[in-house]
Amino acid sequence: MDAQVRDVKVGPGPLVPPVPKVHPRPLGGSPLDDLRIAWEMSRNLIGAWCEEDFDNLVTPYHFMGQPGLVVSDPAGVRQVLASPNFRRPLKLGRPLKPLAGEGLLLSEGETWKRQRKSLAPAFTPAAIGGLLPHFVAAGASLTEGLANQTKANLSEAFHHGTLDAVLRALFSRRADRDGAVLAQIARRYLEGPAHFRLLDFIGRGRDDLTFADGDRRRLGGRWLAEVDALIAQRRAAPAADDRPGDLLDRLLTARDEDGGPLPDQEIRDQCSSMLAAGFETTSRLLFWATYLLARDPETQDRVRAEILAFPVERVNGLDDLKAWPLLRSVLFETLRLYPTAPTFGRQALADETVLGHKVPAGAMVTISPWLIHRHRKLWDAPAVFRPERFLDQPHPWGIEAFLPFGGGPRVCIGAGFALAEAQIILATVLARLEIALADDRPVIPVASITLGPDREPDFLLTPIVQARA
Ligand code: HEM
Repeated sequence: MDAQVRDVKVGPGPLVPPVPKVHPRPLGGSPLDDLRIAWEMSRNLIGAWCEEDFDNLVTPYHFMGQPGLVVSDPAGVRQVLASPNFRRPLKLGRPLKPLAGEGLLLSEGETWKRQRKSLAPAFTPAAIGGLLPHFVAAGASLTEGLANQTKANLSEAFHHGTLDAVLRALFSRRADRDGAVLAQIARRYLEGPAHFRLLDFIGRGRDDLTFADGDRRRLGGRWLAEVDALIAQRRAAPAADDRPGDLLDRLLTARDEDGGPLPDQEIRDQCSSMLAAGFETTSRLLFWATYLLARDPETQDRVRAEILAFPVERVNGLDDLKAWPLLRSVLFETLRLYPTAPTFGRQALADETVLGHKVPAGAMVTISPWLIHRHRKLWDAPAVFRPERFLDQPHPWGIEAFLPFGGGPRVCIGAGFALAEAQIILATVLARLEIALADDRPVIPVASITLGPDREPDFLLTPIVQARA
């Protein structure tokens, strides 16, 4: 893939990680150009941006006969995300619908409102604190698996590790044992059918041109049947009291507005939504953070010193994670440079005006954290990896141009879950292993639903004791 490799760090000086080629000019507006854009986006969702997109705060466009607006201005973004006159476009849900069903990720209107309210207690800081033992166990198991290797594909390892973490947190299952079938289906789905295809861009609605979606329906059906079976088992034989609680426990005891239990189908769809939304995203975050730290060994050493001063074994609750401010800043800076949800959108339900531009009912608004986080008017040295920019920011959500987890009422419900999981897993790995890249070839981000690497590089692993001897 064509790349712009600007000054990748090999010695002192700023680290500027490589990015996909940026078009010098906008890609036209004819039907043929639209097809080219759709084709480029199906290969790499962030591959159709042009230079001026990184300077413009708002850009009107026409795509496939529909008007739209790219909004990067933080006030405009806030307006759109907060307004009830915009909804998440149904067609963006096409790849995930067969897996996520009618759960929170894809639900709308009053159903969404009710679901969000009944799920909120499962994602409070206290509830996430209760899930930490699952993250610690997943981190330990991942690190154990790496400990005897000198070279590893960490992208694959983090995929497995985060799937393990989310299966433990959801169902108290392990990805390689009692949850192996679930893990296998999830992996197959998220590596293939979950990715955008050309027809997803050409079709206007969620159910247009879905004749080629047989693989999505088949695997999604198998997944939902597995989760149904798991819920039935848990109902038949409730779990022992001495294990840490999981999200399934919380959903089984959750109550709707009338005080009744949630129907089984809803519990199943919520579990599936959490898995669809929460596994690959966190795995990508861990991959890119490790890639950056391998490119910047000095920062890696400083993060490790912080972790060795307060080892993972001392973590008893969420507040303990405050002992690792640099690690946290590295994760935020990673989410800035590599937002794992690189683009999302909204569709106008009624005529609206955004930043002085008319947005007719039905038109799309594109919001791209990839653009906003690298915007030349919104950030100082936007292309440079500089985790310190987040060190003095106890609440980076206050930074208007930083929205890795979205914003407004549909902001990611799993942000706290993902950050706690990523901190614990990365701390566990870095405490045991020094990490370097096996080669100097650039790794270019490629976006579909999440932002992954164009190739999975090998990393060299050196046990810490050996590195210090
Ligand atoms: C690094 C990790 C993650 C990132 C970057 C991320 C990003 C996002 C973003 C940007 C949205 C909003 C999309 C929009 O407004 O259209 C979102 C929504 C959502 N996320 Fe996450 N997410 C992550 C991890 C998780 C985890 C671990 C879970 C669950 C355990 C989760 C569950 C959800 C759900 C259910 C929604 C839909 C919320 C709603 O519509 O009310 N996410 N996520």
